[in-house]
Amino acid sequence: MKIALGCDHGGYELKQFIMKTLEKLGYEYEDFGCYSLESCDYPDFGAAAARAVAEGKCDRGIVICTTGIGISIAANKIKGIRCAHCADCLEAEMTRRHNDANMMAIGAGFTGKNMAERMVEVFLTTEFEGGRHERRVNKMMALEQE
Ligand SMILES: O=C(CO)[C@H](O)[C@H](O)COP(=O)(O)O
Repeated sequence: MKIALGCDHGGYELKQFIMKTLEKLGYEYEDFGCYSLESCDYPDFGAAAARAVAEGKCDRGIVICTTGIGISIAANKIKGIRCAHCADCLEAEMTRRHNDANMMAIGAGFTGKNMAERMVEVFLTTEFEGGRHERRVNKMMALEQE
């Protein structure tokens, strides 16, 4: 499984840590920036990571800004993306089981490294349950056609 990563300056340090986590867990990843602590705009990097997932170049995406909110909104503007802003392991698990989220957004200003590490592992290992949830995911995705 290949993971697309994106962040702004607020998420840069946590993204560096998450790269080490992914290496430890044995996942391949591609980093779509940003590449330093210099102030930048989260839509640029959230969208770049999201496009890689939407186009099938990566299987899942993890994006990080200070709150996790702006970069999740940006990622969700890309067709095919279901990016869940998560703050703990239960949210990371539930959004996989029920929403088949293909991206997760984390707020580096609120989520510590230990929690982020556990969330990443849960997000990447939890399966979608399908069944009634599949019908709902299909309805969500149909909204993109409006
Ligand atoms: O969390 C974010 C978006 O939701 C951004 O990281 C935050 O808005 C950046 O702000 P600043 O330029 O003041 O560092």
